[in-house]
Amino acid sequence: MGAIGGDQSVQWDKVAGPDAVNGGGGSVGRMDRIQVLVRLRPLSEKEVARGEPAEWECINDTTVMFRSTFPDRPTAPTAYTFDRVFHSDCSTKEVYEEGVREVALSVVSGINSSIFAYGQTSSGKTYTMTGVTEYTVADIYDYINKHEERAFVLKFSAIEIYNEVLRDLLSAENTPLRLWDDAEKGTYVENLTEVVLRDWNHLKGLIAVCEAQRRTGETTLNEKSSRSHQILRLTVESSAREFLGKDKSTTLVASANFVDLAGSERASQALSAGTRLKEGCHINRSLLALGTVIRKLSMGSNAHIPYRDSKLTRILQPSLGGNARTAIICTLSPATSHIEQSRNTLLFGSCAKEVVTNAQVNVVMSDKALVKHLQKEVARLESELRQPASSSSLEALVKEKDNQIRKMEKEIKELKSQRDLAQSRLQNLLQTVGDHAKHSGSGKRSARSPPSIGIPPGISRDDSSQISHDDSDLYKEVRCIETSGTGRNEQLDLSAGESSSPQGSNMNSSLHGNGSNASVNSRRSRLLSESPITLEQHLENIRRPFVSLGRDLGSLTHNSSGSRILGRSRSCRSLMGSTMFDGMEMDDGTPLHRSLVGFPGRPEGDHRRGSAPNYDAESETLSRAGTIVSTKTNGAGVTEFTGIGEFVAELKEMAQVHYQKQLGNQDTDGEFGDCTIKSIGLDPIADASQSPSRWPLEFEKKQQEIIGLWHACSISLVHRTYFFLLFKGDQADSIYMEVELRRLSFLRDTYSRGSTPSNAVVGSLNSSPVASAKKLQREREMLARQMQKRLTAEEREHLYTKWGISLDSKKRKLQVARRLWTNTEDLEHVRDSASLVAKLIGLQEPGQVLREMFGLSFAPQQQPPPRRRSSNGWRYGIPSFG
Ligand SMILES: Nc1ncnc2c1ncn2[C@@H]1O[C@H](COP(=O)(O)OP(=O)(O)OP(=O)(O)O)[C@@H](O)[C@H]1O
Repeated sequence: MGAIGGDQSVQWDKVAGPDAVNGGGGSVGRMDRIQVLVRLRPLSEKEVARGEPAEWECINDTTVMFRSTFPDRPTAPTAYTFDRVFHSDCSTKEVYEEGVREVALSVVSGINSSIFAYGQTSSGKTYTMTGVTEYTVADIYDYINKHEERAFVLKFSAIEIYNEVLRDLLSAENTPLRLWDDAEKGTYVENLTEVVLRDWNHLKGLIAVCEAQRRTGETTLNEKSSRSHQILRLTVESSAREFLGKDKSTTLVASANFVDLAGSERASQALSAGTRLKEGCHINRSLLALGTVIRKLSMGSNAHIPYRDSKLTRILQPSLGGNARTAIICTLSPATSHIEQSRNTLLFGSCAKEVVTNAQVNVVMSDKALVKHLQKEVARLESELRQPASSSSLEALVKEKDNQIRKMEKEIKELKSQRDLAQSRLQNLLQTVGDHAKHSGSGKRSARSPPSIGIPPGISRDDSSQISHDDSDLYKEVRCIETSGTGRNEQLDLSAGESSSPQGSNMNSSLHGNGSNASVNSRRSRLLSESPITLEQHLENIRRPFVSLGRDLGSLTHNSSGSRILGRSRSCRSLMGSTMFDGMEMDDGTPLHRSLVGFPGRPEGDHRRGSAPNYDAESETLSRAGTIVSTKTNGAGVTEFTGIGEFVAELKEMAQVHYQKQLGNQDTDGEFGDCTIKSIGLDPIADASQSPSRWPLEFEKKQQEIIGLWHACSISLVHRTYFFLLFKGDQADSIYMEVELRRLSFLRDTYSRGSTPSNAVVGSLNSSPVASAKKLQREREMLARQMQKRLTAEEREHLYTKWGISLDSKKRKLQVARRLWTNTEDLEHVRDSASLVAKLIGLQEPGQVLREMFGLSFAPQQQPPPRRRSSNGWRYGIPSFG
């Protein structure tokens, strides 16, 4: 049997199943495009009677062209090219022989084949398929007769799909059949009659039965219109006679499907109603599903192919995109009245041309042959396993692994050196502060000694601006640690030896007294040289918009010199003086704040109302969080934003105090835990990291609570925005959230009690709910002004629409500003508010990077510090705050 050549592959399925569809079983199929042919029928008698001209013409063997014959309706000729086109004079035999035969006869070689007729109603599908089926069967029998060396078995089955119901055309019973999907067999029809054919006449008789059984009906367009899809299946099995019953016996099994689809039709054209209309709907629906499958297949993507959308496509799946060779005959009526439907048919055909199938020779082995084959296969695999992989591939693998190891080693080395550097810096700093503490002679902590902010004795907070800029990095670095670690009142003169000011002398004396000046200086210069400047640069970058904004607004309230340091200093004062300790008392009943501001070394009178030069008490209008100043300074009604750097500094300090408290609580000797923690009177902060799984919920709860409290306490919108944008759910932020929550709860309680903070705490803190509300109102007005400056007219218009402000109403900007941050329950509103405020103040949404840049990652529990305490009460492993 010459047709079975080298292309032969093995399928273990009795018939082509899903594996075959996918080219499974390791067999390689033949990629084949669907053959698409077009057949034009002659004009029917009715069409001629109506005087309809033929609008389509086959201009050669592969091209069909539309030429409008109406002179008053000239249309550009449209040509469609296919594998073969047949004009109206062509006989079905020609169509078969020149277009279909090769595909159809694949079945005798063990390859599934499918022949479809697709076209509108009355276009000649049944006419064509009847002939094609007969010619194919005749050729098959002819082939059988010529190949006596093989034993053939032919089986025939037939189904119709009528209104989405499957029916066996060879059964007298009218029971609907069911479709099943089987892992081995693929989709199959249950209980379908399959007749083993005796001879050609037997088959002719059965085809006649099918014809009689098939649902047809008269429509306006076709006196005998097929109202169902018909699939005739001829299965051909063949085996070489000489091996029959022997071990080597193999059988080729394949099916030829002859598919006569029901015709697409337009209800209006077919003038269908009632039963015909219902049939038409089902027909069109299943044809639509077929069209979709073809279209998707033609796109060649890996997209999902909706075979399961109709019974027709489920059954035809192997013929459409699987293990089969397929030919589609598109039948056309040339009449004018069918132009639209003809075009649709040609478009369908054009898509189908692109569809590729993967036909395989289906070989079924006898059990004995199968066992033998499997044994051979096992032996082959075993020998493959025994043979080591080729040395070259092993070498390449080892090399790649080596490279990976080397890369990782390098990374580890780098990380280690970074760690060592950080540790040594920290130790240097600790040592520096420790040395100073030892020699400053302040002795043990007093219960009244609050955490220091690190301003040298004898210098007012605002005078800290005199510290040279060169020292500012170091100053900050040391200050942060000192503030966080000691809780003591010792001060460190970092500008010692460089300042010629009286304050500088004071500082000198404080250090000269213990003789550690040189050591501090040397450490300082080393730190300065080692200190990465990136943070400062980043801070500067962030501050820039605020500075320019300040310029926009007129002038800043700061004095001209060292505004950055002054700002920070004020910020710290705001924090220490008001935020955390307002209303809290020391053991002896002294307001904690007073005790803080009155600590030794701080100039008398430099309490909340600073005595620093250029420091106007009236301008001390930093909000509690020190984020915004809405001032009357200079009488110019200037509004100033305090930079995010200061905001962050405050946060850090607050968190630091809490962290210190935690450490103190762990400390059994209570050396400074007593005063710092107990006097502040806060509970230890729960360790959120203990339950990481609960943190997201906890975060949302806390965030919601904070948002509510901000609203209740009339907190600055800029502060809210910073906070909201900086802390987005990182568990390491729990401490900041907790601190904010406590501050706000405290403030709310104070407000609700109607108590007024003592004079000492009036200043940056809003002294009453009324004052808070007024400040908030001023802030909203300022933001409204910013809308004019920061947003384009178009953006503003968009904004009004978004925020539901009527475009013809008055004071629209103010209306928007008044709505900001008001709907505390709605997180979307909150997000929008934060985003708008950020834009108005020139802050890009900070996100994680910025957060980390500022070192806002307070995770005290992640790496528990060793229990050892340094000489001045510092713990190694304390988190870095800057
Ligand atoms: N090529 C042709 N030459 C001559 N007559 C044809 C040709 N094609 C179709 N006809 C005639 O046109 C009429 C309609 O054909 P047919 O029933 O095959 O159409 P159909 O597409 O199957 O329609 P339906 O979808 O409604 O079943 C029939 O009378 C048929 O004999």
